[in-house]
Amino acid sequence: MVKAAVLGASGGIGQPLSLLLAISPYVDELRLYDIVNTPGVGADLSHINSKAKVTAYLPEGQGLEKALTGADIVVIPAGIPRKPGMTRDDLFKINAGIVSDLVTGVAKFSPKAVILIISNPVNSTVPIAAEVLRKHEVFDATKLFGITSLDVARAATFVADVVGGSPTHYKVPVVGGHSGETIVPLLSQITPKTEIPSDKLDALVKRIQFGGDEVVKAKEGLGSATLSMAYSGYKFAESLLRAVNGEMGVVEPAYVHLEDIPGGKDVKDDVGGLDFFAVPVELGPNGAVWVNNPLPRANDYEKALLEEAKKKLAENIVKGIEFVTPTSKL
Ligand SMILES: NC(=O)C1=CN([C@@H]2O[C@H](COP(=O)(O)OP(=O)(O)OC[C@H]3O[C@@H](n4cnc5c(N)ncnc54)[C@H](O)[C@@H]3O)[C@@H](O)[C@H]2O)C=CC1
Ligand SMILES: O=C([O-])CC(=O)C(=O)O
Repeated sequence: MVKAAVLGASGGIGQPLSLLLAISPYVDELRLYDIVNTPGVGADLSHINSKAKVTAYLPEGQGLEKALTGADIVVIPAGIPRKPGMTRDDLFKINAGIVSDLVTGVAKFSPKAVILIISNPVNSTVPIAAEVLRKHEVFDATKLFGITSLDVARAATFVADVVGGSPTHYKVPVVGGHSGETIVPLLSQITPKTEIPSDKLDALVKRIQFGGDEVVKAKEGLGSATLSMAYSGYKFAESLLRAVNGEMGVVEPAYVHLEDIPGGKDVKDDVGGLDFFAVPVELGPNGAVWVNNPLPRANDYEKALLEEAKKKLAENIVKGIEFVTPTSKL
């Protein structure tokens, strides 16, 4: 019996993601939580003749507690999206508090749940979530994932745009974080082996790093990627639930706390001691079981990208942790 909760379920990502979870063969119960509109979204989804029982909650009447109690998987796309001209870090002011409040709810009402953080800036909201869970003494690194699968989806799509073929054909490891220069595609490790023409390399890397901006610009102030994100977030959730069902060797990218996941220590050493980093993660019945480390095979071009990413990530991580535990109180 898998119970999934979506926090921020009425939003641009929340609605299509909830639709995908509602029709998933892996989900038995789906709880929708938001500060607005969940009764309508819930009534609508509940008419689908899939097996998932859909319930909906608002903050009133202990809604968050009801949505979370007993949940196995909690997906969090709550928070404001970017407008043109903004960076993801500009969302910190508002989204840091939203994520911290919602994860406090998870710590209290579903401390064993696997948590998928979509809310930006992921580079900082995941450290915030970890710190909140730590404060409540329920932090388990194998159950906390920052969702970076859209970067991997974009990488495959944009590689296909350059070299031809179907985007479904390519797998590109993307490591680091989830904003601008912290997104590092390892194009030397595309499978099946694919050469990117050297005169196309810089532009392709930039497009993968700033793919989110294309959508923000095209939506002209009405938000950022929602449908591609809902799909990518669902793909991660589905992989996790396949692993929960006993499938072996399921690997998905995610931004995780390295230290406490087997294999993570090697990555941490290779990235100068950063606590959080996006890597391909093998999933098992209870969450992450192994961190793959593609870094030793990075070429010089990619090593230079990684140096840039590390500096920015270090700042983003400290900013998240400081939000929950100011240095003066450490
Ligand atoms: N990780 C990734 O790759 C991506 C992350 N994002 C991020 O996802 C977040 C959501 O984006 P959209 O769905 O487009 O935004 P949206 O504004 O359409 O939806 C956000 C929803 O969160 C709800 N919300 C706000 N405060 C809440 C609270 N305290 N509790 C519960 N719900 C709350 C809002 O009522 C709204 O329904 C943004 O921060 C965006 O930057 C977007 C795309 C990709
Ligand atoms: O660009 C944004 O702000 C939303 C996002 O994270 C993405 O599309 O990758």
